[in-house]
Amino acid sequence: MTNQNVVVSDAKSGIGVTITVAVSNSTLFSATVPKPPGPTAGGSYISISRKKLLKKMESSVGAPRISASWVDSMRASSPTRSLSEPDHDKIKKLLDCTSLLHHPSALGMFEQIISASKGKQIVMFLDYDGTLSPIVEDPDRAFMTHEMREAVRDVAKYFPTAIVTGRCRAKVYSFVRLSQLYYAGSHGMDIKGPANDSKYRKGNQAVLFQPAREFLPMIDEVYKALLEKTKSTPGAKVENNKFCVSVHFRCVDEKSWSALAEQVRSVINDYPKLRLTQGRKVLEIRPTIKWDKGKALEFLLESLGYANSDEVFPVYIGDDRTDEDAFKVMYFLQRLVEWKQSLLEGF
Ligand SMILES: O=P(O)(O)OC[C@H]1O[C@H](O[C@H]2O[C@H](CO)[C@@H](O)[C@H](O)[C@H]2O)[C@H](O)[C@@H](O)[C@@H]1O
Repeated sequence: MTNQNVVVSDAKSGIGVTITVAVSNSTLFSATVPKPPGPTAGGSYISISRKKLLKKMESSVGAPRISASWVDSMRASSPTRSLSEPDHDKIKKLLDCTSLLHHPSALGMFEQIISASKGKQIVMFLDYDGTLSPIVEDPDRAFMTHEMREAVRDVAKYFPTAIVTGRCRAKVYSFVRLSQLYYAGSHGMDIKGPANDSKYRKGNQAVLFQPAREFLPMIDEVYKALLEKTKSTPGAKVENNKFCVSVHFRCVDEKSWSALAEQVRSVINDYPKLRLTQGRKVLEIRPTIKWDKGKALEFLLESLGYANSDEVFPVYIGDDRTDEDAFKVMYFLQRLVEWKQSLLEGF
């Protein structure tokens, strides 16, 4: 994990603790705050109408674009580990200037976190790549250590725990291999709960939600087109994540990055219902529906009966840009609970 940040409000603030572990170049909380989650009828998955959820994510169709500075930002998104001494100094100076340093490390605030969570149900959300597993060159070999698996197993003994990842759900399950967890694959577009989660949820139907099902044939088509288009670029790798596709730049010579991005763009141009997002040396192609890791977090909290609740203490640990969608929702929930409490205190 890199550059842990924690934003902790005081213990009175109910839901209001957002623990984030973010990359140093992240733009936490700077974008627009999402709309409040809609009112819910109850605590379990079956009480959430699929129609209502689908309505919430009306598609925002638009041509996918790669910004002019994307190469720089991709380079910065996952700096190489073997830096020279002067490079280290430069990076340290840069970090010293960023506001992120003013957010204390979550690891140094354990007592405050414990105290803020008192009386609340902790729910754990964990990103996979770069958080539970080290970043490696071959995405098929991003294994988590035995120690990490045991740590996650222990956490899940006490709290509902979800893996929230850009990966295909089946793939991440093959890495994690813990059946008691919730898994939100494909950036939350493929959510499945454990077969027996009656400890935390009412109802006996397991959570299963796939809001982008209609995109499956399109994603498959694009995956094949990308494989064909990029095969001439040494080191390029295309990964089918079921409801989204990743094009990996990590093993491609930087001089060829623009050309590779152009190849991706030329394929995606024919699909206005798909959009591009960027991760650590990866471009991700996904449906334009308004669904992301943040929505997955909201969905899971709602499934567990904690929609808009101040009895829950969600903890999200992630390291990539796409995790910021979840950080924004956490931040918003925090503000919502503070607002509710200020109203109550006013009476
Ligand atoms: O949401 P995440 O679990 O963080 O998934 C995001 C992407 O992770 C994987 O790629 C990243 O990790 C690879 C293995 O360490 C690394 O080679 C790559 O450069 C990273 O971007 C995964 O392979 C992608 O499909 C995910 O989109």
